[in-house]
Amino acid sequence: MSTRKVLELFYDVVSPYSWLGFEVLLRYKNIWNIDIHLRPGFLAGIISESGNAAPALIPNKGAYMFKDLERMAEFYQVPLRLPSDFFHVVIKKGSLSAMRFVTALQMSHPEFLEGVSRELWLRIWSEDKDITEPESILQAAKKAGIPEDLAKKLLSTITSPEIKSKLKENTEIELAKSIKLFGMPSIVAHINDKPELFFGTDRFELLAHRLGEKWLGPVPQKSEL
Ligand SMILES: N[C@@H](CCC(=O)N[C@@H](CS)C(=O)NCC(=O)O)C(=O)O
Repeated sequence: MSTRKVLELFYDVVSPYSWLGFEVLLRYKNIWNIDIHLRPGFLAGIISESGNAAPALIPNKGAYMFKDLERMAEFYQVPLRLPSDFFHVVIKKGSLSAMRFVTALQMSHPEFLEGVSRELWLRIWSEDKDITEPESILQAAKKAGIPEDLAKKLLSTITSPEIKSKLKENTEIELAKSIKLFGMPSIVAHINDKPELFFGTDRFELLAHRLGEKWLGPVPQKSEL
């Protein structure tokens, strides 16, 4: 029987901290004795369902977050840059269509999940590019190596009831009942058959301790980004 521990990473590409958490966790894929399950979700849904508020909408928290992200990006070696119009891009435009596309991939072609998520983060959180238009999503898919026909076919399904309910179920329905998510990134570590929630990218040291693994900092091996 495998002794590898399972970690689930709940994320949304609209969440910059999720990108930092995603890259760091993946750097540990072959260092820690873990299996990582990527769980795309919808941050705005979690925030509202849990009665939370978007941190950027609380002025002092928002100002702190912008500075914190700048420092964290440098420390974590992820090329994250704030979009030129944060509120328009992040709060108004959001990520619903992009996350529905990522969900469609999770359901039928999970092998592309990692690559397309990274490409969407690069667009919105590094290159100041759109992620809401079909053409933008197709560009990210292309960079992730998804054949054009497949990307177009999946894109045509993103407003289907199956995809919509899978994205909802991923984060808002099932989890709200047992694992009480309130933001992202959320890592659920299955330790001794029990799920434990770790919120944010600043809990890796604690996570390592609970897993019985060593925390070697955010860049345990040369970053390819
Ligand atoms: N301290 C955390 C902050 C993470 C964070 O602010 N995540 C946002 C989304 S990008 C969120 O969901 N916030 C909810 C909250 O702070 O309650 C970290 O370092 O990762």
